[in-house]
Amino acid sequence: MEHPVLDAADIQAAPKVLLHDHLDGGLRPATIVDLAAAVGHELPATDPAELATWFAEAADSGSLERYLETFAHTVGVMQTADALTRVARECVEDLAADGVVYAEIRYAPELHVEAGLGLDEVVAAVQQGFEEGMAAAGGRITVRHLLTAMRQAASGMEIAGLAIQWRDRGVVGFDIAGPEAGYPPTRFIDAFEYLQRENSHFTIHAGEGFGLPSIWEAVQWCGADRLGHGVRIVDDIAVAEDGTAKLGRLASYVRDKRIPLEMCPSSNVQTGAAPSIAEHPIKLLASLRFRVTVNTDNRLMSGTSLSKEFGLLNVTFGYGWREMEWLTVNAMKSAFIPYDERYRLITETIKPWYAERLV
Ligand SMILES: O=c1[nH]cnc2c1ncn2[C@H]1C[C@H](O)[C@@H](CO)O1
Ligand SMILES: [Zn+2]
Repeated sequence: MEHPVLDAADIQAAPKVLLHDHLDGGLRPATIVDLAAAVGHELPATDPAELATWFAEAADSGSLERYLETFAHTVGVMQTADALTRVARECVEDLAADGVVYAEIRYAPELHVEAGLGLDEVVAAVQQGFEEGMAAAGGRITVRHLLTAMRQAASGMEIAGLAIQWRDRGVVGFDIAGPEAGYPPTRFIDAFEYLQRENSHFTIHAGEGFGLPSIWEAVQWCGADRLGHGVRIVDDIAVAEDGTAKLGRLASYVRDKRIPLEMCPSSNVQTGAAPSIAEHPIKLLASLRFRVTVNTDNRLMSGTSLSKEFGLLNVTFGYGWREMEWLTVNAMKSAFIPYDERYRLITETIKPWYAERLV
């Protein structure tokens, strides 16, 4: 291996950037147990450790659709303002403890209105939790929201409108998630066009549970700023026996336009989007200098953290500090906050830390 195995504590201490993490996929198991008891939600296990195992095993299904079924037990306990605020605050605390310095956390407001909350109240409750968490972390982390619309529903325009209403109060973009096969991104074209007219930003889950047509629509019809996962872009790359790669036109476009790929290695193995970490397309795509970023997707379902994902890449591919810095700067460049804020985090927080390890 080119690089030594990095110490887990050092990886944790390194400044990291997280662009793809679902609020309803990152709850602490003990918090789910607490919240479920308060509202009478029935869980598959009531011991936090057993519940954590249940989530990891149930999500490890090889199918995106079955993976998504596990969210019934997180979304089910996130229906009040207090619950949303608590989950959001704990999310920030957990990320700060893991060395994340900037995060964009996504969730679908429309999934949190079952007990009578309005969409606006959902976002307000999450923002309250983010503010509390950031204050507790004493400025070590900045967290912003991405508002997600669910592909199988039809509230794209409403959620895009909500993202615009909240654009100066913590929300920096929009996303679509949920089952990919049968729900092409063009179903939401009105929402994407509206956001473009408003000079806003959006990412689209694409190339995870479905292949190139989904990525092509996301990029060429919808104008996605970033791609959630995007792993199937490898279907447009032919690798010869001598290792040389030939990119098709879509893969070339994605690389040449520096469209960021929000890659989530552990999640991709669980949903069957990648056969294993060792065979994950991130290795090829990074070596071809796509704008690759590393993410967690759902820390609870994958039993992971951003540090653990980097640890896997270190052990599996020999990625060291240089690769970790490149991936982190890639992510920071791809964030939806203003350029001056991104630049400051890169030059004042990220680069100085890695510079000390790269002498
Ligand atoms: O990886 C994913 N692909 C598609 N949809 C996803 C993924 N992870 C979570 N979701 C869904 C389930 C959540 O309830 C929703 C909003 O966060 O987004
Ligand atoms: Zn996701």
